[in-house]
Formats: sequence, structure tokens, C-alpha cells
Amino acid sequence: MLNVRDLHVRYGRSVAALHGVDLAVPDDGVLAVLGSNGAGKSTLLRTISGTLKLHRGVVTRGEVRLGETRIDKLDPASIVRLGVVGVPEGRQIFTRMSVDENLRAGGISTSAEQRVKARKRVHELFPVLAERGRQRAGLLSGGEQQMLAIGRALMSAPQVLLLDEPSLGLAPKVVEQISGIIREIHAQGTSVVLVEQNAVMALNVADHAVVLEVGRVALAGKSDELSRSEDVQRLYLGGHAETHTVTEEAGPRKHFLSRWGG
Ligand SMILES: Nc1ncnc2c1ncn2[C@@H]1O[C@H](COP(=O)(O)OP(=O)(O)OP(=O)(O)O)[C@@H](O)[C@H]1O
Repeated sequence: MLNVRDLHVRYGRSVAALHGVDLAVPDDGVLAVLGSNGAGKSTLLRTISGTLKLHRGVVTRGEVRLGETRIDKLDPASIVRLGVVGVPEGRQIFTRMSVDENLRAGGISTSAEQRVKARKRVHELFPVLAERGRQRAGLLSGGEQQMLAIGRALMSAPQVLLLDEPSLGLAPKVVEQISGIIREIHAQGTSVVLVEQNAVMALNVADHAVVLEVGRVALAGKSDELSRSEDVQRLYLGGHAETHTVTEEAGPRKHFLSRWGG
């Protein structure tokens, strides 16, 4: 559904951030994009969401397609209308507005009927957002604000949801909760691109993953295979992986994950 081909991106004259990235996000799949600081993860999401220009970046080669439609030259609003919606790093919810108002803002370009349906879905996924509807969004906990940011994106009923580091700064329990919700969103038929430094969380949630290394895809494959790969262990040893999302059911991955965190 979403295809990135031979993508080259620069910032200004001197910074080449992506050097020929290829990836595909299957229909209703979850693709994790892993990589350390500066690998190009945010640049990739900015390019897909059309916000690259706001950061003075340009695509110098390659393309991004949603189905047959080329989207890398479109503005962010057109890309949202086509069904690709991002949740930026740091959430960026409207803290002075109520939870309900934040959700309403996410559904602004859809019909009243679609909004009712989307709100029902969001409230089922995140009951806390229904309970706290009238509360100021800034009063929510960090995890609840992340839920609101995801909920707001879901209000436009996207085909593809782009998540930039949803686990950032959250307690392990909340990370687990968010992971479950991402799985549920996927099960409901929305594709997800999950950018994460928390590789353990991302590989637990996603079916496929790519590892970016200085602007290139260093590794790609099924998440469970990548989890067992020595290269992944090598790339992330001493990195940001944590063991806290490992569950008893994790089975064969448990061994790898516990080594990884060490
Ligand atoms: N607005 C910008 N102007 C100039 N260079 C930038 C800009 N944004 C990112 N870069 C550079 O592009 C490269 C890729 O950065 P990017 O933010 O995409 O990486 P990342 O994998 O998301 O890292 P992080 O996890 O730290 O956000 C880095 O060398 C970074 O310094």
C-alpha cells in the first residue's frame, strides 16, 4: 500500500539524511522503523507525511507512493486527506483545550457521520478519553496524552498511521498498554509505521521491521527473524533496548531480549 522507493533526502546543502531508502508497508500491517539517533527515522516520517519542507528538507531522488498515487510532492493536508496521518514525537496535543476538543480537531476534515463513528472507535480503544472528555488535555498524564495524540489521529479514519516514538518517556506499564492498542488498531485494518528507539517494544508489536543506519536500510525482514539476528543485537547492544516489555509469552525471543538488555 505505502511504498518508499530509492528515497534520497537532504537538509540544506550539507546534510544528506537519507541515501536510497526502500521500504513497503503492507495493507493493514505494522512496520517498525528502528535506528539510533540521527539514523533518519524522523526524516522518513516527515517525507511520508509531507512535512519535510517545514524542516527545510528536500527529496532529491526517489518517490513515496500510496497505492498508485505519488505523494512525495503533495502538501501535508492533501496527504492527510488521502488517509496518511502522523502522530509527531512529543505528542503536540492542544494542552489548553479539552480532550473532546482535541478529538474534534482531529476529525475536522471528515463528515459528521464519519466523526461519530471515529469517536466511538477512539472511545472504545481509549476509555479514559471518554471519561476525561471535558478535562483540559494538559492535565492528562504522559501516557494519556499519548493516547489522546493517537486518538486525535484516528479521528480522520486513516488508512496509514505514522507513529513517531510513542513510547518516549513513558513508564513500562504504559508502554505495554500502548503496544496493545497499536496491535488493536492494526487488527481493525489500519496500517501502522512505528518509529521507535525502544526496539524491544517495536519488534514485539510489528510484523515487519527495517533498521536504518546513517540514512540507509541496514536490515529488513520479519520482526521475529530480526529479533533473533545477531546483527540486530550487535547494532543495538549498548543502545536503547530495554527488557521491561518482555512478557512470559514472548517464548523464543525472550532469550534474545534478555541478552539484548544486558
Ligand atoms: N531540520 C534539519 N536540518 C538539518 N539537518 C537535520 C534536520 N533534521 C535532521 N537533520 C539531520 O538529518 C539526519 C537524520 O536525522 P533524523 O532526525 O531523521 O534522525 P532520527 O533517526 O529521527 O534521530 P532521532 O531519533 O535523534 O530523532 C541527522 O544527521 C540530523 O542531524
